[in-house]
Amino acid sequence: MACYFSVARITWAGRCRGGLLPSASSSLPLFSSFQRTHQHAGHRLRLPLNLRYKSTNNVDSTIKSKGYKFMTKSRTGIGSFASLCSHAASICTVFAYCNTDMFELRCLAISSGVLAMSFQYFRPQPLWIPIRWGCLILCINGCMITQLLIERHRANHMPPELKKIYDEGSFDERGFSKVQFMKFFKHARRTVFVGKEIISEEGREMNKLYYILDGNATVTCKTDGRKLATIPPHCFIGELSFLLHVQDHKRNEQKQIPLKKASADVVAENKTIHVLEWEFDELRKIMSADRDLSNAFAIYSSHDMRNKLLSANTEGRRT
Ligand SMILES: Nc1ncnc2c1ncn2[C@@H]1O[C@@H]2COP(=O)(O)O[C@H]2[C@H]1O
Repeated sequence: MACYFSVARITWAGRCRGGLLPSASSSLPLFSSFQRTHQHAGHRLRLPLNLRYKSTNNVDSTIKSKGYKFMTKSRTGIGSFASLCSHAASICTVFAYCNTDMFELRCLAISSGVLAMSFQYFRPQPLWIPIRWGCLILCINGCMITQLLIERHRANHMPPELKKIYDEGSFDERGFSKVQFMKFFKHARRTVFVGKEIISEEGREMNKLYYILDGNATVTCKTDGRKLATIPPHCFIGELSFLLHVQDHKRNEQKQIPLKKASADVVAENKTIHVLEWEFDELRKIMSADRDLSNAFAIYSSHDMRNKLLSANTEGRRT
């Protein structure tokens, strides 16, 4: 027993000199763990058997005579490394909180986690509970980062057909990142309309959004059949009904929302026009789960409507 307290006293002295954890409560668990072992410079050293069961005076004199200097040395080196990790972890967390990019934020969170775990491990007595939780959180963050990296890789290596749509449709300039574009177009289906085929009829419920890949569509006046505008490739048809549908759904989430009616007659102008189509409900669900994608679509649509308005003005001047 006396031996235990002697070792604890030596440890305590060493710690105080090193300026480490001067609280009595934090040193208490070490009294038992130091019965047989002693930590120095990151290594656990076994206390020689002959020292374990000797009286206090004996232990002190043996330590001096055998030159066990490490037992009275401070642990400044290891302590400063642990506290360095702790400071670095907090700095990473501060930067993570200030960051809005999901990828950078997760990278910083991982760095902060690793450093915090290093602190927990290298402190005089490792704390295994936060280390184990840290491992779990690290794994989750690792999986999410991998998913983000895969998404980015796929977006940067999109098929040539999609790349052509992305470039020619000016998606980059109009608010769509490549990742958002891929998410959006992943759900599209290809369709063909033959010449004079009706795409939308004024007053009839719209349930699909179209994006023209090639060929033109004509917007006509229902009453006198007058041509109002031409919709060229890389424009949407049905975006007005879709935006209203999304807005109504946001207002009354619980209720069954009736579909919106098309604002004009639109027919295929050429022999065939190739389009991509999306079901309103499917697209609405994708967008409600991804606000950035929803905003990107709203920005793209505003550019689209501007072009349509300008084209309608030109047609109006001609007639
Ligand atoms: N004047 C116009 N110029 C170009 N496109 C139009 C015009 N009026 C309506 N449209 C398009 O035709 C679509 C008919 O259905 P929406 O009202 O949902 O969305 C409409 C627009 O996409």
